[in-house]
Amino acid sequence: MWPGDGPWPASAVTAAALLVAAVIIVRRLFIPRLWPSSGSGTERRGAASGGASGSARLPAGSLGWPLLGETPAFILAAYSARPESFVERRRLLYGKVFASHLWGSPAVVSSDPEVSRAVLQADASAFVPWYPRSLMELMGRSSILVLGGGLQRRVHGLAGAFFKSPHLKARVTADMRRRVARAMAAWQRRGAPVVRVQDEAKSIVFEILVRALIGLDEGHEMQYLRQQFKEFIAGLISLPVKLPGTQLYRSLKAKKRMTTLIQKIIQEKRKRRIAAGCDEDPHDGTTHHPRNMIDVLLGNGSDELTDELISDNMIDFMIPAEDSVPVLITLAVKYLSECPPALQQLEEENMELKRRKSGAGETLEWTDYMSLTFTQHVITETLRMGNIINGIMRKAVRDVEVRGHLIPKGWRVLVYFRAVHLDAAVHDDPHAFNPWRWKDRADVMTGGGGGGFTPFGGGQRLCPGLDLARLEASIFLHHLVTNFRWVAEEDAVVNFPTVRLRRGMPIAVTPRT
Ligand code: HEM
Repeated sequence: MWPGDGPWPASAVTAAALLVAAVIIVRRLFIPRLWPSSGSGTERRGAASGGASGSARLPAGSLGWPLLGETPAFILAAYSARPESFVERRRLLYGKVFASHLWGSPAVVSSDPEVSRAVLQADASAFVPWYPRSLMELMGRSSILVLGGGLQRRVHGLAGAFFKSPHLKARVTADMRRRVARAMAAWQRRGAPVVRVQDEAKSIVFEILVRALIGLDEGHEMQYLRQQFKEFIAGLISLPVKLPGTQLYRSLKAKKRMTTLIQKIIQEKRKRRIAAGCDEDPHDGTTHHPRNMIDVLLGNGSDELTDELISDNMIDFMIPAEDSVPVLITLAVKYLSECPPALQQLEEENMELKRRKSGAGETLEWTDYMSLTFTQHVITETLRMGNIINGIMRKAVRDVEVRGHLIPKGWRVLVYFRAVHLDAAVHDDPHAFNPWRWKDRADVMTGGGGGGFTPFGGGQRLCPGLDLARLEASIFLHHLVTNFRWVAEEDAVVNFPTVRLRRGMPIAVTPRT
């Protein structure tokens, strides 16, 4: 019982009634609701220009509080163990596509596979990428993530062709095998250590990918770059204030230092090309293969690919090296630790490959790792459950109709992958780690899978590094399970502002005899 429990005095009842009335009035006045379009004011007949048909309707929803919109509710959910609860709650009220107000702008949120797919497929005449201000500021205007039109397509095409080339995959495989073996030999020397998978994966993957991007070898400059990169990445989701002492300020300074180093590398390469009279096409496949992404972009010979554009993009391409791929590896280890039958099948598959190859006196090639069917299912399932990229935001450049929904000019669209990947209507028992569900779904290996499975996005911006991400994860897992057994310590997934393991996924490893 509370103190004073019992019948409330009349004044208290009146005060409570007034308070409730005030809250209702404030909500009515200031929190606009956009109700389903059965003839309500949200219907915009004839208002859509340049593509939206007359019958397109604004989805139902709520714009939340003045100025703040629904951002606080979104962030609150994002910090919880179930970030998708923000969408799930509104999905029950308004349907799979609903209106909201996020990051300072009205927005349509999609958790509908078909609508999401259509938004991803749309080109820059309908939607352009949208990112929070701190991120835009740090990435710069010439980042592929914000570029549109022909230049985005060119950089995307060059990156995709390079990252998918068998030659690069062979080099990454050799580098990664050597680097993983060195790290694991150090674990063995330390007896039976506790290893933080996230830290180990980060330093390995960063070195391998940076070498593929800018041709830098291990050593002092690589360490310097990584230090600066850590400072840079910390500001990606931060307050958009550039004053000394703020994270954004420190991150911009770190970017400047990285840019100086990368531009020095670009200029040296340019000089060498001129000295060698090297105007030949590095993609001819017969004379030589470009050794890194800078060579690819320089070899393209386009004046549009300036030093500034190249260095900005090299820095952006490092984000998956420090973040997405290591987190994919770490999450896979976590999920496997919690699912012994999956771990056992993965071990058997990898041990079998190791025995076969060493019996024949052969080393493992990238094709061997990629043909490990069950290992690939584990990676696919990790991508579905882990939602390393929760979703993407676009801005409508005109009124756009998507499957009957109107997205007005200037509004954002949040294509929220996470809510689709964890929707029971799309994936059975979605919170269970079940790699076997992918048995007959070869399409997902190449970024297919429709709007129901989009960890790498889709359409013109489908991640060009998806093969590389899978390859690196497969190599790490192969060497881990064929050389060690482990006991995982308790750890939890944090989902905001980026996905990671709170303690870095500590595991106590013992070498296999
Ligand atoms: C687990 C690992 C990864 C995940 C989950 C991931 C996810 C994504 C997603 C969702 C997009 C689409 C963004 C959009 O539509 O706006 C994307 C784009 C991109 N990714 Fe990845 N990625 C991963 C690894 C990589 C790697 C290894 C690289 C290359 C080094 C890479 C390079 C890129 C680039 C350059 C783009 C921009 C493409 C464009 O806008 O044209 N990613 N990635």
